Amino acid sequence: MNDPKVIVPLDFSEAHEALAFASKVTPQLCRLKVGKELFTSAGPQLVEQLVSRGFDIFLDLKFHDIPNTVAQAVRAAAKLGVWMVNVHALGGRKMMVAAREALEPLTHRPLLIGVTVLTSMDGLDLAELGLAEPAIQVPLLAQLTKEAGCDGVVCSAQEASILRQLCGTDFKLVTPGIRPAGSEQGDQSRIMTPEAAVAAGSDYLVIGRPITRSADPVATLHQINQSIGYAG
Ligand SMILES: O=c1ccn([C@@H]2O[C@H](COP(=O)(O)O)[C@@H](O)[C@H]2O)c(=O)[nH]1
Repeated sequence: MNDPKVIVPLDFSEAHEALAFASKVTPQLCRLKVGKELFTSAGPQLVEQLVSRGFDIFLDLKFHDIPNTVAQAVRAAAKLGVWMVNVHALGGRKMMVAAREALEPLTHRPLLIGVTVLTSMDGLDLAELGLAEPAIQVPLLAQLTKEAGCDGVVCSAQEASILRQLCGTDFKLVTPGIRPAGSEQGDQSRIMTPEAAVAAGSDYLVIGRPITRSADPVATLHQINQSIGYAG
């Protein structure tokens, strides 16, 4: 069975750019992610278009609000047919439980994922917020996310092996901050290469700019798939 591990974020400002990228790849090669920039400019219609082309879509809107609002938001996301949706774990247990309960009655239930600590943040960023370093804060939030009945977390691959031990084999680990050797780090802090991320236990690798900004995005995607032993 084809089960691509790479999720490519469609971090574009216009729908036509996202559709152009989607036309060059297939659902066997990668999954796709729609985040705040594209969703704000192109809206739910674009998400439905991508779903209708057969792609697994991760709707990365990181909902963070009171329980009732987040519950209604994830339900609206599920109606678009997305494969994965996420909330901020810092929204707390009651918010995550409400989100999970809102999805339970649905026939099409997307994976519900909690964002632990953004991969752009390091220990100093967290200290400014009165939070512990990633090695402490991420497992704490992952444990809470699991207890709330969510399907997994967004974390950095640097935390993958400890979370795999703590949360078990079925708990999905979705890891942005992936940087193939030699690519630019940009605004990411907690990074890892695709090969090391898979070895550490990541289920899904979110890889954006190293693919979308490369001279030949499709060739780069093929190279990454090959490097992690996925034939596509
Ligand atoms: O902790 C997080 C959560 C989400 N993201 C998103 O992933 C991609 C990463 O893109 P790159 O170009 O590979 O840096 C982007 O859409 C972020 O919004 C994250 O990076 N970290």
